[in-house]
Amino acid sequence: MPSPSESSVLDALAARTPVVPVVVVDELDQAVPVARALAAGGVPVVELTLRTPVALDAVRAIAAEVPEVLVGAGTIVTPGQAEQARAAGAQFLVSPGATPALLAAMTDTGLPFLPGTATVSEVLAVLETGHDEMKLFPAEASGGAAFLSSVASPVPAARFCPTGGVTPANAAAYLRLPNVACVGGTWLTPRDVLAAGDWARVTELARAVDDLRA
Ligand SMILES: O=C(O)C(=O)C[C@H](O)[C@H](O)COP(=O)(O)O
Repeated sequence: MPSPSESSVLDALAARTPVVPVVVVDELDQAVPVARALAAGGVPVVELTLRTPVALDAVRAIAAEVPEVLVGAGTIVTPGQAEQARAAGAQFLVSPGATPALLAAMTDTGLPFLPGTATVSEVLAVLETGHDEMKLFPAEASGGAAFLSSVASPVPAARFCPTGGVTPANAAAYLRLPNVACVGGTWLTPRDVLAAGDWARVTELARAVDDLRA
């Protein structure tokens, strides 16, 4: 599997899936099965959110045991988490925001990353750092596909993975935009489905992503 750090992380993600699964793992023993279940459904990507105490160990487990899956760490909200995620084996980083300290810490890891933006000035501030790939967060609440469509004309250099309120119902509208490579969402891995260990359901939800493939 080519390393996403060699080129564009958005292209690396989009080559694998139109929908990046944003995964919250409450129990460490969910990590490897959920990654395998997504891969079995044709979605060999996990954005593991650093929202639970087991999250870094979950990244470590997936990186070690499910090499066919591209595993990233999401919810990077403090600079220190960037290096922790790299050390755990994350192959890309995602943040809901883009403060100067977060941008510096994510850059220092040497990993590809998607900083979060929600306004034109934030998009421009990220571009000023020489970085043209980002997340739009919270996508629906900050203007959704209409916002990104409006941004595409004056700021065509910025490319996005919109996340936050993206659903099977609105994903296609984002994916049609020239400045959207892929979208992110939690719907492939509902928390109750993971708690129940219903890995077949995760695979089924992942397979349904085929309807969104270009
Ligand atoms: O954890 C992060 O890093 C975030 O930025 C938040 C997530 O992207 C959203 O929570 C997505 O959640 P849904 O709206 O359910 O798809």
